[in-house]
Amino acid sequence: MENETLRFIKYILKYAQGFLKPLFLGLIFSVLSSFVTGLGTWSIKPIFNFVFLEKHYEYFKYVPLYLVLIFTLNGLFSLFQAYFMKSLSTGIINSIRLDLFKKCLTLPYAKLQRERSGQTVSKVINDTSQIEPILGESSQTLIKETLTVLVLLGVAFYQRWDLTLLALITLPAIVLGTKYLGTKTRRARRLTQASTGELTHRMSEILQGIKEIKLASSKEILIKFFAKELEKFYKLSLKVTKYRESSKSLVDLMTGIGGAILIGYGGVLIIRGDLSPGAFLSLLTAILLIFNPIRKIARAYTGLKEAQGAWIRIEEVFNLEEEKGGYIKATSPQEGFFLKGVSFCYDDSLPKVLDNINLKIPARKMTALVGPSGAGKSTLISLLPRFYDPTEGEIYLDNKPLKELDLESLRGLFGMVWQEPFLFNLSIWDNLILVKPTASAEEVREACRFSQALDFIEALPKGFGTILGEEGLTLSGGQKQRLALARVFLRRPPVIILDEATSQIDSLTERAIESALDTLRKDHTLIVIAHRLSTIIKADKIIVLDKGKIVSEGTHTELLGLCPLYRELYHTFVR
Ligand SMILES: Nc1ncnc2c1ncn2[C@@H]1O[C@H](COP(=O)(O)OP(=O)(O)OP(=O)(O)O)[C@@H](O)[C@H]1O
Repeated sequence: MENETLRFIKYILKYAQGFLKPLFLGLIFSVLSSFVTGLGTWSIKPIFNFVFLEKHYEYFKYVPLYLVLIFTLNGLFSLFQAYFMKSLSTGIINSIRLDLFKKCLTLPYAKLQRERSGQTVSKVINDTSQIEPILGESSQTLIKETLTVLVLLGVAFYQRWDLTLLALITLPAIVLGTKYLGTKTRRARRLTQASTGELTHRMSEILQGIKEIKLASSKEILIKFFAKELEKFYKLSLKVTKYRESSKSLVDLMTGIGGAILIGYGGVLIIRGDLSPGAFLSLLTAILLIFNPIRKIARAYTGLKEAQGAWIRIEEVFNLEEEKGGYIKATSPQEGFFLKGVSFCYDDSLPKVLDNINLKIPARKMTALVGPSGAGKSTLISLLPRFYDPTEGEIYLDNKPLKELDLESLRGLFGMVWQEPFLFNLSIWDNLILVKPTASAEEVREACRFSQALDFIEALPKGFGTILGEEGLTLSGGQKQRLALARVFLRRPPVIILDEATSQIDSLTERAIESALDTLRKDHTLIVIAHRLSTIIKADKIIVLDKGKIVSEGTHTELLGLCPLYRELYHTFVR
């Protein structure tokens, strides 16, 4: 268990190395501030003796000035100390946040999908905040007060070691009790943080589905769900407070007992004449003074444990396995993609979504995937850029297994457009050049012309500078799809995958886009999923999928004669 604490401290120290300047300055100003406070207190006596007792009244005018100077210096040093310490703690927290964010981007897509998004957000934002107090106040307390305790202990032992030991008889109870309560606090803090994550998740989920909620009569059920989660959070927060405060009360109780034992026994010794009242008083003062820093240390320890509770959740993310690629740089397909005996299921507990698929997707040709809803079309294409890996079998690009290819270069080969494309809360321009930061204005306009997006963009008052999602601007589904297509046209990656990419675009515009796509067919590998079969009849190869298996493949004319399912799909959708 203590290893965990050490590991946590080691991690924090590692981050602190990036902030040596504020750490150093913070410590210097903290020493200066203590020094000035000490100097101020100490110097009053000699100054007053010098001015009043020794009657150097001509110096009297400097006394108020001296006091103002001391207070000003103290104020300034405290300000600088607080500023640099805060800069240290916030800097460390931000570095942890950035590392967590980077880590999230390297996690496998499947893992990110399974993780509740609110929990991930909460780990990056809330859990890191929980560590902040330990970086400032608690660590300073632990260092400073431990020193104070040691000095006072020295004084007390020097006076009467036997009585000191007697007074400290309650110390083991304090140490053990604080440790026990610290562990409890850490556990409760961890659960409280998980509950905060759950609340974040629920809230964002509810806001995403707000239309359904407003229409449904189930509003009450959701309110109950949220209230239940809040109740859980409330109870856990109280638990943390209970343990934290219990640790304080324990120290107070033990101080009282220790003091009582000392007074009781010391009193007997005085009555017996074995101890002088002066020595007893000085010992009692030292012992009572020791308990104050001990109380502070106990509090700081509980703070450390709380921070550790939050850290455990952060560490869970850092410990997650990153997605791994191979070392061979992927290049444009020459032959195509080959799926050999590929099966896939999203989870061991779920049935297979793809079952023993053997397939060639030829390079620089148009391949279409058709099949009823849930047949596995989208799943199949998401295996190509390795969003998921097959559960069985292997996929090759030309003659190389995908797993041996460097991930970034492999993914760089693809441009994908989905039915519900994702656009960032940025300007239209920034959304487009995200895929090609070096693109010229003319290239961007040309890509938009290709995807039939230029007219509607230019009709907006701020044109390409329009920020999406702001000033009430929400694009229609079709407009989003056209922007997503423009992104693909802008970059022109060797492999273009369109998954119901034109489903929300009217037939006339869709036809214009299709003719733009036709110009890419010669030197790009096109993979298209569409329900409207009119869009895919020109494909060089059509693959019919049903319940995760390939039912048939061929050209449109071949399949019309060969495949009853294709015929059925064609007649349902084309007319
Ligand atoms: N992330 C996921 N986790 C678990 N199951 C999933 C996931 N995504 C899809 N599925 C399941 O996999 C099966 C195939 O889904 P997929 O989206 O590949 O089909 P599709 O042919 O593209 O369907 P559609 O035409 O409706 O888009 C479905 O039964 C679906 O419920």
